[in-house]
Amino acid sequence: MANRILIISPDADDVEALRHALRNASDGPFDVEDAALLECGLRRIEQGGIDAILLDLHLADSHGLECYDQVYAAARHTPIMILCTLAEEHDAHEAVQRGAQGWLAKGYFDNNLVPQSLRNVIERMKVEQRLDAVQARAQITLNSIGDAVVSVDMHGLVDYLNVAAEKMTGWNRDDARGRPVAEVLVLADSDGAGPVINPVEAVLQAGRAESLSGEVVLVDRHGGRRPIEDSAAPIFDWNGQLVGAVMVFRDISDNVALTTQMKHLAQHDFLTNLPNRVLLSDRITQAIASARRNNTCPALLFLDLDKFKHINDSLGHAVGDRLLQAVAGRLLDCIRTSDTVSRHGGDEFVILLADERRAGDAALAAEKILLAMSTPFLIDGHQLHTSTSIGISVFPLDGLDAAELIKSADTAMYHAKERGRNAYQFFRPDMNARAIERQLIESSLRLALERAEFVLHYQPKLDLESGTVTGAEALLRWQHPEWGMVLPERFIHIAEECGLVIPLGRWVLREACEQAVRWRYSGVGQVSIAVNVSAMEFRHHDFFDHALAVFEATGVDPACLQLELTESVLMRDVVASAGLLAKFKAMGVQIAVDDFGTGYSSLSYLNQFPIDVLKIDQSFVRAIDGGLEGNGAIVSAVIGMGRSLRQRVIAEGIENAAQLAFLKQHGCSEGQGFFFSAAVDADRLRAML
Ligand SMILES: Nc1nc2c(ncn2[C@@H]2O[C@@H]3COP(=O)(O)O[C@H]4[C@@H](O)[C@H](n5cnc6c(=O)[nH]c(N)nc65)O[C@@H]4COP(=O)(O)O[C@H]3[C@H]2O)c(=O)[nH]1
Repeated sequence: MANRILIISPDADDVEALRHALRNASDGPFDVEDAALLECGLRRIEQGGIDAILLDLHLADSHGLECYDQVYAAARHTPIMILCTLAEEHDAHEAVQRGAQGWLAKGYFDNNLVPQSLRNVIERMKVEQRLDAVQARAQITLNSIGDAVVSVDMHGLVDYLNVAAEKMTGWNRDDARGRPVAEVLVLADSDGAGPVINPVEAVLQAGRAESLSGEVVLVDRHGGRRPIEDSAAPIFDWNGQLVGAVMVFRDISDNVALTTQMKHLAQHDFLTNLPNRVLLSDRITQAIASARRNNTCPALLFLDLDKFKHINDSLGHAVGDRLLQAVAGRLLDCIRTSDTVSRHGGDEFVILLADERRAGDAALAAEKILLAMSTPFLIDGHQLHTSTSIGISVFPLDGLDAAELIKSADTAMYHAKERGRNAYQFFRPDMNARAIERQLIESSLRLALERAEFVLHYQPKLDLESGTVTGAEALLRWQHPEWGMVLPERFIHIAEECGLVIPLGRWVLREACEQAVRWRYSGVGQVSIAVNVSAMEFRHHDFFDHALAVFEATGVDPACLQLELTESVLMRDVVASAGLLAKFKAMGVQIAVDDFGTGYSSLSYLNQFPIDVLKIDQSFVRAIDGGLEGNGAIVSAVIGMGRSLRQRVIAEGIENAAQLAFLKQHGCSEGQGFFFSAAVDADRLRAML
């Protein structure tokens, strides 16, 4: 489409000459319009569609530059060529200063030159307009992105900042322009160690893209600091020459905060906010490294709250949780800042005393903690009493790494608990040996049942007056192929802990019943056999039914069977115990209370059970010749107590004649003990019978 030219000039000759030149342009005609009056010209401009204006500067009757300004205001984006006489040349220069694209001398219109220069200015204007649009778009884009952009010239002087960069640096564009980049972009190490190399400067030096290494913070004009992530790239001109660099960076405070928070969560316990196992392990490893350098002996305190489960079960988890938080607070009060209190899980805490000089220091810390825990906790209106058992391990004696030290402290803690809770206990190597033996026994016990390695021995019970055998207590023996005869004190508690006591107890009952039947048929008559029953067996849901089945299967007379139960087993659930015992009693089975006197049962409770025999614990019998004044009185009182309940009283563990005499004197009718016989195998007992 032909370019449309508006000529504003009252001079008809000039107009005609121009029209002629433009219509006959060698590379194609222009569309030409003209206006003699300025007003007409301005109106035509307003209508639009004009590609260039040829303006007569003098316009015959007006001030040329004023006319120019009006045309320029109306046609800001249309190129204007000034028509002027040589006398008006000065004004034409002025108009060019104000935005006109050039001027033509009146009367010298060259048929080729005029159309050529008009086409050039139109083209140039279009290119500039396109460039302006591109620039405007880039500017808007740069200012609306969240990333900050700073560019510098090849001397490292700032020449541009977008809005985000202004905000982050605290510099506005005009103030920053021309300043060295290091003055506007002040970068420092995140740990405050000092300045870091500005990547823009690095890019200018290297001529290739760079980015910050490590965690870097930007220090703004007012001293505010924020972590940033950046990249910088060189700017080349069309010639491939380096002319500057641009750096794009973003505030990563949120990311850093999130990362820090996630790291914290991964290393801390949610409930108490104490370090967790992961962080504790790390700290122990650090403490060990420093101990090797400084000759210290870091210690670990493994704590377990006594009876926490009871509080949790009875008052609810919310109270339990608050108690744990309060405990954590108290523990923190007991230690130095260089130490670490961690929650190991549940009601277990582990404390690392990092800088101990002597093992004794750990004992002092443990005592301090026991004391701190002795004050009751007030939680939700409940006054909660809790104590703690503490196991202590010390580097390097009890372990060379975190895992070993924790394990040793844990083992020691169990021993502290066994010793009666609310106590501390240093680890000893033999504790490990015990743990190993415990495991060995547990696995061997399972095999022993399958391989029938158990046997029953029988300790006779005698009438103390006549010396006749009144019955026997069946005592379990384990004939281990390598260890020889193993006594129950070495394995029975382990069997109880791992549940093996149930099949073991069933075997004992059946074997005892079969033995009673064998003796009966061997001619020694009815022998009363006492069988020990552990707590777990007694509580087992089919204990009674199983016993019944054994009685039927073996054909034993239940009346020759005696079940020995300790006071504590009976007292755990008085109603259930009484019910079960009544069922056995109804079948003729006898009931004996073992270790009588060592529990805390009240006589009124014991009265509720259908008890036939009270077995006075060995410790009382032993106390008879202990030499302490009053011991005899205690024994006679226990015998008296038994008699007042109108039961047969049997003394256990009689080892000498003095004990026998004392017991007889105080009305104890029966007894057993090494003085008469230890437990023997079935054949030897038969001989005694
Ligand atoms: N110092 C001394 N000790 C004497 C004397 N007379 C007897 N003893 C020992 O004292 C223990 C008495 O058994 P217990 O109090 O029922 O205590 C028993 C009982 O609680 C448990 N036990 C034994 N056999 C069985 C069983 O078949 N089942 C269950 N559940 N427990 C059993 O193991 C415990 C220990 O059994 P044993 O090692 O056989 O030890 C037996 C016996 O050998 C004496 O004059 N002096």
